[in-house]
Amino acid sequence: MLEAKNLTKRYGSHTALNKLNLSIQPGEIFALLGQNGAGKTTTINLFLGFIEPTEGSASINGISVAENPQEIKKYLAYIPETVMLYPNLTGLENLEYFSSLAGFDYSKKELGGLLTTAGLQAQAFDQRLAGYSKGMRQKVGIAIAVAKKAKVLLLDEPTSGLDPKASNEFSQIIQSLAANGTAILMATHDIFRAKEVASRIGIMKEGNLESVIDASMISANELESLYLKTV
Ligand SMILES: Nc1ncnc2c1ncn2[C@@H]1O[C@H](COP(=O)(O)OP(=O)(O)OP(=O)(O)O)[C@@H](O)[C@H]1O
Repeated sequence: MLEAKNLTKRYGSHTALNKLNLSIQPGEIFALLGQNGAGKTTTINLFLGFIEPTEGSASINGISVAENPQEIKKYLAYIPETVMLYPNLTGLENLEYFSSLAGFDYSKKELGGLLTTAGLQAQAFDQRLAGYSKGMRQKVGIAIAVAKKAKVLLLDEPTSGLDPKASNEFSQIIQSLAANGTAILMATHDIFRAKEVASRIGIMKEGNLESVIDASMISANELESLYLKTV
């Protein structure tokens, strides 16, 4: 579903991402760990088509991102660290607007159902986004991903700044999306959350994917030790 082949990004003589080979299947959550500047966001931006690879390719569903940037948007949903939505529209109106952009025309009841699935409290549906917390905005972001029927979800530091309860709710929601067949790539600094939600975990250092671990084979403490040894 998501595939990187020798994916490389250089800025002048600086290599931000070096020959990444990675494949993420439907139903899988892959967490990318690594220090600041390790290349996590670069990887996500290459899958989004925000930047072009210097070498190699990123593809989604067998379609090259660089060659078909519009086509791949149909399959993708992206939740950045700070979800950008319209502050003067309500949660429901934002969801309505972004799902209509993706070609879906949901009734008010269906939109409410999507927000509920994403974990948003009903009393917030008709409040303006300007008054939402970070966790609430992310829930609208998730509802948009579900509304678009996205096959691939890209998350950049989704739990940073969330309180433990919101972070836990977030984990449960993305796990249920994966259980429904979404392929998920998540960049994070949260080792314990990565261990909890991911099927596989990659540790990056200076643009290289140094190791890939099956999350079920390692404890959170072992993962932390491995991380500290790697970076
Ligand atoms: N537009 C750019 N021009 C030059 N260098 C860049 C550019 N974008 C990223 N880089 C460099 O590429 C490297 C990888 O950056 P990237 O943002 O992918 O790291 P990251 O792992 O996401 O870090 P963080 O955890 O801080 O988000 C860094 O050294 C960064 O300075």
